[in-house]
Amino acid sequence: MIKAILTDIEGTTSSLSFVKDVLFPYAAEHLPDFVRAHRDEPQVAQLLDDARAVAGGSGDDEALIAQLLEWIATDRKITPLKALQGLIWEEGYARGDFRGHIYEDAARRLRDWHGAGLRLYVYSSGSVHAQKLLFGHTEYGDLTPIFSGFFDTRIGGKRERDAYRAIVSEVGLSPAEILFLSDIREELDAARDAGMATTALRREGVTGPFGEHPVADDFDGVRPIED
Ligand SMILES: CSCCC(=O)C(=O)COP(=O)(O)O
Ligand SMILES: [Mg+2]
Repeated sequence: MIKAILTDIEGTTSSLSFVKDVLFPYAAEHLPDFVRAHRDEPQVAQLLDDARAVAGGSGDDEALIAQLLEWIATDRKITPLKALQGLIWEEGYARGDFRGHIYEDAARRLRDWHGAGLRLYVYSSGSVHAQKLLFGHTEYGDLTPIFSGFFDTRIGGKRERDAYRAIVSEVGLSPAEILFLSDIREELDAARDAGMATTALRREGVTGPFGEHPVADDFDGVRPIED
């Protein structure tokens, strides 16, 4: 019996185009000025050091900015980059430059499942801060209170079985009691290998193939509760 839902964001609760055409371009546009304005603040300085370590370089901040922009352009899921993006998007949400996109069916069903007693968790390559901003600024209001927890790549990569095992441990249920939702076959495979139930989301722009995973076109097609 499913007791918790663990959901991906991009391509699952939210559209690919919101991330690729709104969030990433916004981060790219504002990252240079953000780094120059905030690089002496401890949190940002640490993230820049972490990013520099991943890049394997000792270059100056302008070289690092160029590297970060290349990572954004190539959609690299690098933890300090994702944390920096979250800080930049915070300014965008605060200014009302955009709202967090969530499909109507996802907002409605997540609320239904929460009301029915299922625990809800997010696992995204976007930082936990970015996740909370997105779900906190949707056209359906602030959805963050319905979630019991948020996980990002600090717990491990989304295509790694051990990341899902670590999430199982944090959630405190057996893996078979957790249903993972994603649009990416490799993520679903890793969750299944950790013992979780899975359902693939086939949103617009997502074609699969999804192997043996059950497939739903939207959250109305996801069945965590027996009818
Ligand atoms: C938290 S919203 C931004 C999403 C993001 O940065 C990203 O890389 C999407 O990754 P996901 O794991 O949600 O597909
Ligand atoms: Mg996704």
